[in-house]
Amino acid sequence: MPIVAVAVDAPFHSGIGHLLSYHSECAIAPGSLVRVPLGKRDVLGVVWSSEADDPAHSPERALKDVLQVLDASTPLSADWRGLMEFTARYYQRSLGEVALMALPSALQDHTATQWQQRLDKLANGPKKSRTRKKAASAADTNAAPIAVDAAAPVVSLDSKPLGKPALTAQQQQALEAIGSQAGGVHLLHGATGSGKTEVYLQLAERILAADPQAQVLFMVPEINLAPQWQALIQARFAPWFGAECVAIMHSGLTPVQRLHEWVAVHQGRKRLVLGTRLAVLGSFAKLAMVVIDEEHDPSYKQQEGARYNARDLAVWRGKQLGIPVVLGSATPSLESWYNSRSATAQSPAGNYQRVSMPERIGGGALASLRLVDMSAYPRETVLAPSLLKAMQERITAGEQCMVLLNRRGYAPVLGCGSCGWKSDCPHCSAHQVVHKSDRSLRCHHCGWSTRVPHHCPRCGSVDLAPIGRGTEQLQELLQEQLGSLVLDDGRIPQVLRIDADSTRLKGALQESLAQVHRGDVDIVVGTQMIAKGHDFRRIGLVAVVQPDGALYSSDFRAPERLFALLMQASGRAGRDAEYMQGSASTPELWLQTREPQHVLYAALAKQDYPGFAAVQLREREQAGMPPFCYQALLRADAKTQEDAQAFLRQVAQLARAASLPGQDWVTVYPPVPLTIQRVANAERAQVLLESTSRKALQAYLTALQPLLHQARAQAPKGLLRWLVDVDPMAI
Ligand SMILES: Nc1ncnc2c1ncn2[C@@H]1O[C@H](COP(=O)(O)OP(=O)(O)OP(=O)(O)O)[C@@H](O)[C@H]1O
Ligand SMILES: [Zn+2]
Repeated sequence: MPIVAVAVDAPFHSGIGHLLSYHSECAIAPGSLVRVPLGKRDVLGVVWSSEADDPAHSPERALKDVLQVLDASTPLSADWRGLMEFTARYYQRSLGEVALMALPSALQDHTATQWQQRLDKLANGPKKSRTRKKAASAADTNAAPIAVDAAAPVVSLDSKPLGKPALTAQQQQALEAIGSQAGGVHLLHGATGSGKTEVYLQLAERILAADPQAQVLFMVPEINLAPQWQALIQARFAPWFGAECVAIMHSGLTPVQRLHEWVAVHQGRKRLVLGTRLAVLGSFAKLAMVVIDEEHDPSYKQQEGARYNARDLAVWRGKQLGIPVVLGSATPSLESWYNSRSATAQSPAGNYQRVSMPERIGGGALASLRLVDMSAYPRETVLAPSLLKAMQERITAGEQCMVLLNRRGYAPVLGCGSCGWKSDCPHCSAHQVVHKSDRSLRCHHCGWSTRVPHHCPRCGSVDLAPIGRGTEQLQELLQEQLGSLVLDDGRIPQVLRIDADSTRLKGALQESLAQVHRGDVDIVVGTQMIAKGHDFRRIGLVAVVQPDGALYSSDFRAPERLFALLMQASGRAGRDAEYMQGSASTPELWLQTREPQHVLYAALAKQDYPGFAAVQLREREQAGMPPFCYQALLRADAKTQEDAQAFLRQVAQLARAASLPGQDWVTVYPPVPLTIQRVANAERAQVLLESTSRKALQAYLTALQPLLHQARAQAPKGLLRWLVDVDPMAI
């Protein structure tokens, strides 16, 4: 009987790449889905390889049998399996964990028969929607689902029915620069509002027209950007592929929806895919291009479990497949910027092609910067009078304003004026945040929530007051200060808040965004959630209330993040050149700061990303920071800080004794507590590992795995968990 090696999701303690062996009556194709026994359960697995049993071994091997093969679908491709192997290896996780994480969870509940039934049902499709699709478009050349296995007929897709604007000269140049190449990684560095989306869409059009099976993946950093994108892609490609042509892949779907979308992409029935980071792990019948919008966004990095970076995986996958990968941003990550550098006398060019679009559509101006020096005002001033006045003028003229504060809730902390008590979270080294809407104190790290007390819990005084401000308070204040105006059309100004709290309910965010687009709202208050990607048409002024915090952060990426956020935020202003001309105003970004002379703000005033990036890269090079070195974090959580650090020291000691491969090239720093040291009663500590050689760091980390398990076995009782974070986003 053949032996098959199967990836299953189980906590293996023997490290990476561990597969389980089973007997099978006949050979099973690699990539097949199977059900196998695991302990007392039977679980879904993916066959990795199949080999004839070596009779010499069989007596000792009491292998269990594969229970079922879910052969109603084509096996997962070698490309997909290669991606899983790379992801597991690179991010130091088990192959089974990564593979099963990439598959829709609802798949795990299917027997072979149920799987067959589901696929049959999906192939026949709901009758209603098919007739609707036909009626929707006579030019729907691909109305019938494409069977992956049967060679699809070569259809010529006429680009005439696709309603699209004439490209600007720089869009045309970008399209040619990227589209003329068969593969490669391209960094589309385009100003906010320069029309990057249109370039992506027309690139996709070419790819889809050239190959009747080709699929294009669009990735966005956050779910909240998906609806806008879905509408755009659908509107563009419905004449070719029908109204429901876009597969959606993000965590906002129900398990069954996710399964159906996954199948449609796996089978090649949907040619367009839109998703957040997890979409990069999808199984594609024929992936032909990947677009990653806002490529610099930290949300592309998964922050738990397998901590993969979806942008980096997309680049890897694109290289393997020889297909184009397009990274787009107005403020690229310094990594991508560096990778797209041109050659100098000292160093060769980077591997990415850089394509620039500096001009806005319609020739509109980028926002000019207004710095308000807050040191001229008392500390508790929330909004400078000059800013309030400017906003008042804008909204009276019919424009909209956006005010950003990266802190939700009413105030970051509640304090007692008598004894100095503060609303500390009992479980974290952080304050509980004051939320006025439901009169609660809430910890944003562990979720611990209590009622706002009437008396100080320590001294009994009633002298309790919120300290500092959050978006709730800002909204209240703006409503107070501007709500008494009467606008030209007789309305009173509407102040809407958009943040994680206001959008908790399903559909709430879409409704809020629609209100802004419709013009029902005059001032939008929010967190960074609304600062990026949205194509608001009537915003003339964007204000950032408290940007300075990031200037003092210990994280070396803080300036890069702040600059990107502020550029993105300023990019929401003045996107409709014609509208701005009509209202005879120019877009502005207002910053309230106590550091008006700061170099970061000077670069921002010039909208000079390249200048800012050059300075940052020089500093990073001198300090030996990424992208001039590679990093990984080894983190331990324990009941006490001592236990966490003791474990990390123990690992380092074992590593020294074992003399691991690559160690001469890897610097291992001493353990330190995390900035937020305790979360949900876990004390957290970390060790930074650094190397100028990615290969050496990888070899070292791989060899470290068994030592981690060894150290865990000897670890103090207080140790809760450890994890490895490769290419961490925050140190
Ligand atoms: N060739 C064109 N002719 C007319 N309008 C266009 C053209 N290309 C794009 N637009 C419009 O210009 C606006 C800005 O484009 P888009 O949203 O793609 O900008 P962007 O480069 O992605 O900006 P951001 O980085 O801020 O997201 C959109 O409303 C889009 O419909
Ligand atoms: Zn807490």
